[in-house]
Amino acid sequence: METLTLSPITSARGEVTLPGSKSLSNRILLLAALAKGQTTITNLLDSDDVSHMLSALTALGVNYQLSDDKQTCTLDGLGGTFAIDEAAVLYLGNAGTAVRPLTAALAASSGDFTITGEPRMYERPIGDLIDALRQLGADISYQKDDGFPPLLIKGKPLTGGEVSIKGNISSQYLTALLMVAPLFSGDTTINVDGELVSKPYIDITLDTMAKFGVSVANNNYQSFSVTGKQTYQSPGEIMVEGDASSASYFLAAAAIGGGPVKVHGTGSASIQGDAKFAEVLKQMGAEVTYSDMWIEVKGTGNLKGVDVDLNHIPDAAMTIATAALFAEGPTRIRNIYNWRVKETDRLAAMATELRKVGATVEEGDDYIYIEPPEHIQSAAIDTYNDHRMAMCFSLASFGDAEIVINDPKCTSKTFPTYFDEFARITK
Ligand SMILES: O=C(O)C1=C[C@@H](OP(=O)(O)O)[C@@H](O)[C@H](O)C1
Ligand SMILES: C=C(OP(=O)(O)O)C(=O)O
Repeated sequence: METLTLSPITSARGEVTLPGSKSLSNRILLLAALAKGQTTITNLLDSDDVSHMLSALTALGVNYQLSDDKQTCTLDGLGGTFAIDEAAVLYLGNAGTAVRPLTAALAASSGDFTITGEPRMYERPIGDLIDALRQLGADISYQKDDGFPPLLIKGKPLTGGEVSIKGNISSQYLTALLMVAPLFSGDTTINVDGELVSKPYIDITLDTMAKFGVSVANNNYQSFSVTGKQTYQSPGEIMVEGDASSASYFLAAAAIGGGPVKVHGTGSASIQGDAKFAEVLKQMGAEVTYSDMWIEVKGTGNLKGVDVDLNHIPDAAMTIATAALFAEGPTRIRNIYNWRVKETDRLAAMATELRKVGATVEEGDDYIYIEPPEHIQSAAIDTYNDHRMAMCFSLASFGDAEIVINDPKCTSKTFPTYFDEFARITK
């Protein structure tokens, strides 16, 4: 296994141009494929999750051209759902933003489709989405364990109607249903059953749909009304915002290592919920300045622990867990049960690795409590094929000890060049 040794660092300073947002890249690619007209997408993310979506679109008969740097994509929309003659097998790695939305889109398309992925994808639940699609008449069967991929989808036109969906495990199920609903032949009312987690991702979905000409009536995130028999319309050209979750590591580095660090590509005008991550750093004592599309953080030399509900920013929340190593006093991150069903069981993984560097940690069912150590201990950090574990633990090198990151290339899921950028702004 490859490893990366990070020598102790003391400061972070500089500017970072963020790669495109994963959440936006995969939503825009799918809607561009379903839309009428040609779309040119700029600042597309070049990473594993996006290349899985692109290969799926190729297998589904979508024509597109990618620039040499893979950041510009010109795509000819189908003007409706997918239609293939021969059964297709789509390998989607561990990309939730490909698996969930494509499952819904294919259920309403023509053809037989099998969705496969990495072993971890077969442990990530999808039953709540399948239950909802089945209420609408979709023909989807589990190929291994009930409630999990791989899936066999026998696509057919769907008529819409009233449907309820659970939102307490992943917002991606609701996102998937919302994106396909305009293509049903009739109108649809989606009722969210119980709590809805990761709410700001629904705003990303609705905003992206609106850019492709479809509006949805949102009744306080409890129910959504979508008119059927619509066609997404290409906006012509569309730029992907910088990834706000990827920004979190650089901004936290500034809060710990003094800064200033400015990230370009997300800011106060951003549609991504993770742009609010900087507010947590502010609460911890950092100085934060925003413009529409950049964020700058300076450390004040006085970072304090916080007790926060971060259900709205589950990905960036992981960065607070490692930033907490450098705060005065303990930090508690609450309402993050669904960390357990992401790239790995992130509550267990985070607790184990934080303990390795010397923190005292309590792992709750849906929270993590972290008491920072007096001194960070040198450790080899296991990353569990989880890009965010690798990126978060780069921050541990602000202690006075060497940190080894096992399998650093797992950042390729969303940020292949992460460690180069981190090295560039730290010393
Ligand atoms: O819709 C999206 O783009 C995402 C939603 C979130 O997942 P959950 O809704 O499962 O929390 C987030 O963790 C994931 O990285 C991306
Ligand atoms: C949870 C994540 O990914 P996915 O889109 O696969 O759910 C993530 O990127 O942290």
